[in-house]
Amino acid sequence: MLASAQPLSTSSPWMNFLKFDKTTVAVQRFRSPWDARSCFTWHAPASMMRDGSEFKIPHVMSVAGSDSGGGAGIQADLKTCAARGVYCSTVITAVTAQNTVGVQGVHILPEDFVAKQMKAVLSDMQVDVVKTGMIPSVGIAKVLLQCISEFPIRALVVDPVMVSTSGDVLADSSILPVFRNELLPTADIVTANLVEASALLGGVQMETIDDMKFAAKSIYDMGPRNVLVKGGDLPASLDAVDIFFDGKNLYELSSARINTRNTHGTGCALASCIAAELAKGSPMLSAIKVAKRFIETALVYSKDIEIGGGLQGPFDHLLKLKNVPHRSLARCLFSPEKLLLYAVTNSGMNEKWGRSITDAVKAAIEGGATIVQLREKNLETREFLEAATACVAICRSKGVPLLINDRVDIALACDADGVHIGQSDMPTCTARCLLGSEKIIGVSCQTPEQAHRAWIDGADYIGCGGVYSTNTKANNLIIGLDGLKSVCLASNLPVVAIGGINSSNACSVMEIGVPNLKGVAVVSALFDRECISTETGKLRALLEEALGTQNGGN
Ligand SMILES: Nc1ncnc2c1ncn2[C@@H]1O[C@H](COP(=O)(O)OP(=O)(O)O)[C@@H](O)[C@H]1O
Ligand SMILES: Cc1ncc(COP(=O)(O)O)c(N)n1
Ligand SMILES: [Mg+2]
Repeated sequence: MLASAQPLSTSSPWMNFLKFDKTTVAVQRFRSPWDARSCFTWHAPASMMRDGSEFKIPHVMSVAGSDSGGGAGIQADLKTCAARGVYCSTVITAVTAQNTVGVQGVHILPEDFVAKQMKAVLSDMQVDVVKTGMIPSVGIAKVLLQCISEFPIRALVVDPVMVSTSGDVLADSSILPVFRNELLPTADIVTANLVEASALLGGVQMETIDDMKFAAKSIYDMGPRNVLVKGGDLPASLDAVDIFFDGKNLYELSSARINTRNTHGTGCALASCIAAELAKGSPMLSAIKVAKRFIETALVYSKDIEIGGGLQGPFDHLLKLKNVPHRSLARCLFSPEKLLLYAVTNSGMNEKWGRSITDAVKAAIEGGATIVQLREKNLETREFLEAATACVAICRSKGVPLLINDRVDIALACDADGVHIGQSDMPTCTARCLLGSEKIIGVSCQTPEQAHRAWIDGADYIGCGGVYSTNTKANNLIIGLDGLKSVCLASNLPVVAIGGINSSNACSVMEIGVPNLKGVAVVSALFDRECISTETGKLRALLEEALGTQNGGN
């Protein structure tokens, strides 16, 4: 257990050491403070460590403009850091008169007063990470550079704000040379949106993911240690894709694009969340992933809030602090209709066809699976968790819920959307206690009594079968279409039918005529086939047709 971690010498902030039960175990010199941070695994967030008798709280200093509308700039940074449990001090570079319609005025603060604010904070407080937003003049950029060369910080996050979402200029092109030549080479990460990336690169075209990848590499060549090119405004992109380049690897970080007008300030919040996570000691890639997830969750939560009458509304950064129950991502992703084509993986079949679980899941989603369950009976826990974590990322980027069979621990560890449990697994109410109200729980039921119990115990849906005989479950009771119907009628919960279902019998199952039968769960008919996506596509088309007939007939 890590006992304490503190700088060896204040005059040499880049040199860190770790004490392990009062014994120094590592001393190392680094090129920059960020090297020092990323080399060690911090077992406790800085907020939980005691320095002498006082708690040290991770600290981000935001150097940015004020947004009177409260959605972007300094206000966004303060709220984001508060939401992430990090202290935020503020150095205001400009005051804007701004609302959801646009920017009505910009008042740039005098350089010497910006310097005064910066020195006041840096000389007195232990700042971990500096995050910059609106730097409206070359003079202010120089003041910033001077201050961070005088006072040690652990990382510098540069959000090269130039134009607001409303199209108003916040820093004109005269700032570009100092960004390119001085600020970027000092940055641990620069987070540029499409317009900013294009401006930094002298006006290159930014329309595709490939353009973003090229830009990330080109901006990296200007000297920052990491680059994130944000694709919030990528035309015609179904997902919100950001490109991360760390000098070695390019990562395509994708999340569902939330359909909302409330995206004002996403860039500021993303950068300050990255800064907050770095201040806690997180490695760069994890910090970015957490930040992206934070934005996604906040946008989902705030998607329908109405603040102001303009085109770009702010979102609610502080959702975590609200008492009102909010819908989790899992709850947003799941609806009874998602049970339509329920793909259940099987490692035996993947082995037979020489595929990884992730490839199988990708193919099923590509073909039109509406929900995925990982049913991996042969994998060791570690292996299962790794596969599940990768599948969560794939499914989330496509808006498809992912459930884990049996293993509540795996579901919790990989933050899956929920679990599917059988009658001999953990009791439903225990799983609910462990998972909380925001995750999805499905229960296998063969009788009306079990179906009724599942509802009382707080399940979200029922998996009912075996409808037909199957090789994928040994000694499974066959309940037939009549058994399926009686389970459906005994419960208010949505039901998905399972057991030996394939393209030739799926329509007969859907035609039993009970409204809460929402779909079919399929194993072999998808995964024991040469082309998973083709088979999934065919079955999806059949199910859509069966639904159409039912709805038409009503
Ligand atoms: N509608 C959306 N749904 C989900 N994520 C979004 C959406 N719009 C923007 N984002 C994310 O918000 C972050 C900020 O991106 P972007 O809007 O491109 O930057 P900026 O706010 O600086 O213009 C990125 O991670 C982007 O993927
Ligand atoms: C003071 C200030 N700083 C930054 C932004 C950029 O935010 P967005 O790109 O969401 O408009 C802004 N509008 N105002
Ligand atoms: Mg934005």
